[in-house]
Amino acid sequence: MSASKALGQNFLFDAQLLDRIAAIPGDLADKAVLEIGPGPGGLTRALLKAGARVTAIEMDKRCLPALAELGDAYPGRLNVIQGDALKLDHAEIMNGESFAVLSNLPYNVGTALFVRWLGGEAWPPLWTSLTLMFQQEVAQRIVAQPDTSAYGRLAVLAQWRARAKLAMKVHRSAFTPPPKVMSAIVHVEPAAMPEGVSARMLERLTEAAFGQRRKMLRQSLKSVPGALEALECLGIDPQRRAETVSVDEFVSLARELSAG
Ligand SMILES: C[S@@+](CC[C@H](N)C(=O)[O-])C[C@H]1O[C@@H](n2cnc3c(N)ncnc32)[C@H](O)[C@@H]1O
Repeated sequence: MSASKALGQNFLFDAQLLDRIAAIPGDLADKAVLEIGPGPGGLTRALLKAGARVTAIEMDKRCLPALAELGDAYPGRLNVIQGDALKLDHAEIMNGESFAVLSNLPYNVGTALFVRWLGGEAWPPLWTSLTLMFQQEVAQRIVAQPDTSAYGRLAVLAQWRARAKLAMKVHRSAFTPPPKVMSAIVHVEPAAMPEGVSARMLERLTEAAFGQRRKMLRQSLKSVPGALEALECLGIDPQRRAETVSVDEFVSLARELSAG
């Protein structure tokens, strides 16, 4: 099967590496796993070997025969859905059962799904962990700390009610064909949601603050009603820039504004 550039296809075939990736979420024996973008099924095979019950969503019809073969080798343990993961309701597909997510997706689809999985008011989510391959630069943005150029919306989103860590770096040469940049796997687990904070408000604040990240907060947060008063109330200097504001400070700001 030739790799399609349009679908962001870079495949992994190294069974040892795939076993290590499948081990990142911990023991998967009889656990429900949602895999997005299985391609011809390298990681899928490792997940099935680890004892998982896998539901896989793949857009490319050409992958279906290889996945069907894998399903025959592990009867009743692999459910393949052909479609666009961005358009499907994952909770419905998983019949309301909690599940671990593993995926190796093209950048745009991976980031869109990541933002979706971490957003919304309902918490804890139905997923128990996200184990996701990203280009290394995006992975670093997800685990970034304040006062660094990588710190931004993705870091706050990933860290305010979840724990995010860099689980593994993957060299570009591990893929067929090799992508231009290095990759890394991020592992995220849900944590307790801070009380009295609306997720929508936190998202709105980070969007405004990092939308103009070079500007001082008193300028970038102007568009959020009450934000300048909340800064004053919390003793956060309005002359600071977004990248100096810690995740806890964003949470306090969102709490102050959620109450109003
Ligand atoms: C980078 S490849 C990885 C394939 C395989 N997991 C591996 O590691 O070898 C990404 C896969 O995601 C699929 N894909 C891309 N966009 C998708 C979408 N929106 N929904 C479902 N699958 C998608 C591609 O067809 C491709 O098989």
